[in-house]
Amino acid sequence: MFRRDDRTTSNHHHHQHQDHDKQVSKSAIDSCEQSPGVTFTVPEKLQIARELSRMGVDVCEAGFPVSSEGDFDAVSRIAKEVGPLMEGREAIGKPMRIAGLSRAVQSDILRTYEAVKHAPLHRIHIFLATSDIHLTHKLRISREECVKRACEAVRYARTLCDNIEFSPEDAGRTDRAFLVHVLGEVIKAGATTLNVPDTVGICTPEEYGGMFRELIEKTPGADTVTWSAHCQNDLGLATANTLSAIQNGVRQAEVTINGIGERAGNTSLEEVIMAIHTHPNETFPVYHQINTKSIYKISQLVLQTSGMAIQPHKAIVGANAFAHESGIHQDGVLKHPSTYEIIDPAEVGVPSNAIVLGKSSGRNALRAKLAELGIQLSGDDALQRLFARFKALADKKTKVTDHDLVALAEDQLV
Ligand SMILES: CC(C)C(=O)C(=O)O
Repeated sequence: MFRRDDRTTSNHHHHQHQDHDKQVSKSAIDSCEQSPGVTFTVPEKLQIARELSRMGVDVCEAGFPVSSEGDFDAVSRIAKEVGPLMEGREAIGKPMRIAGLSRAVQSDILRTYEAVKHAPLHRIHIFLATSDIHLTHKLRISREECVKRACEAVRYARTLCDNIEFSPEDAGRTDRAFLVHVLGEVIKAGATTLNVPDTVGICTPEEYGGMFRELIEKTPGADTVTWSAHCQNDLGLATANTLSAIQNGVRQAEVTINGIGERAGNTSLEEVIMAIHTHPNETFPVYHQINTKSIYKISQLVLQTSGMAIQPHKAIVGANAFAHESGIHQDGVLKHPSTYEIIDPAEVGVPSNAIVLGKSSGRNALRAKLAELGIQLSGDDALQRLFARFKALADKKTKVTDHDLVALAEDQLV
């Protein structure tokens, strides 16, 4: 994602820009896999990474190489086979950056580097918890030790690679003055992206956006790094929080396809991208290079490979996201889609909007559906009779299917 006012500049001075001015869309396959019960095979991860690259994602966090041999293999192969790809990225002018997640431990960092180094653009993403809750109960270390470990890790990673992301885990519950201190120190140690996660999904949009405003204002060296948002959806606020962060200076959004992730999931790519897309420049002062028409295809790929169902009313990619059942809505959409649709389904690669027939559907929708099914009735009377029978059936069934309609119509024709 780019600042909107960078658009012309970045076209003309492409090579002079620091990465941190530009990227925003970072999609994480490892966060997707952190959904309980989800494990992708290596070929599945490669396929997803390839689609992410084609759709214009800036950075792909391909996995957590130290977590298993399989993940090391997957990240290495993605770095080698997808890292150099330029298909679909001609306008972007550079391949997708491949990142690997790492604890703040030298052996993890080295292993992560060994996996990502094959990609022309690569990154090591180091995380270490900073909240007192995590320091006291999980890591059992002092704040001083935390700063020391974070800086040593980043300094070491910089000897291997010049693109380092640092995440203070549980930042949403970290003492603000301490957070400013840690982040200032890791900038000095060489971090290039600072990702400030709401690990437990506790923040509200005002709090999360306000946190970035304060961090960017108070952290020494803030203007030399890219600020990044990473939200969990425990309160259903992940997308709202990410958008608020973007409005407060964030230029990298960490997202997953279909919003899958640990517990209630992460911010979903499709929601953030389409929120930016449907609002004027003043609302979100950034632009992105995602091909929105790829959204539905990749959503279906992640659905099939992860086995994680998408709730039917999920925004953008749910089965009902462009379906209309009530008569008033159907009538409106048939007259002009803009009456009830803020996005043209084709814009996100969804085949077409769907008229779903149920008990609140009207005559106009029935007529349209019959035409779609190629059923011709003899006139208005026939339509009226079929409509009455359709309503009687709809009172008994939640959804009247195409088969039901064909049966009703055939019955009436004989
Ligand atoms: C590794 C970090 C960014 C994370 O996943 C979290 O804190 O939620």
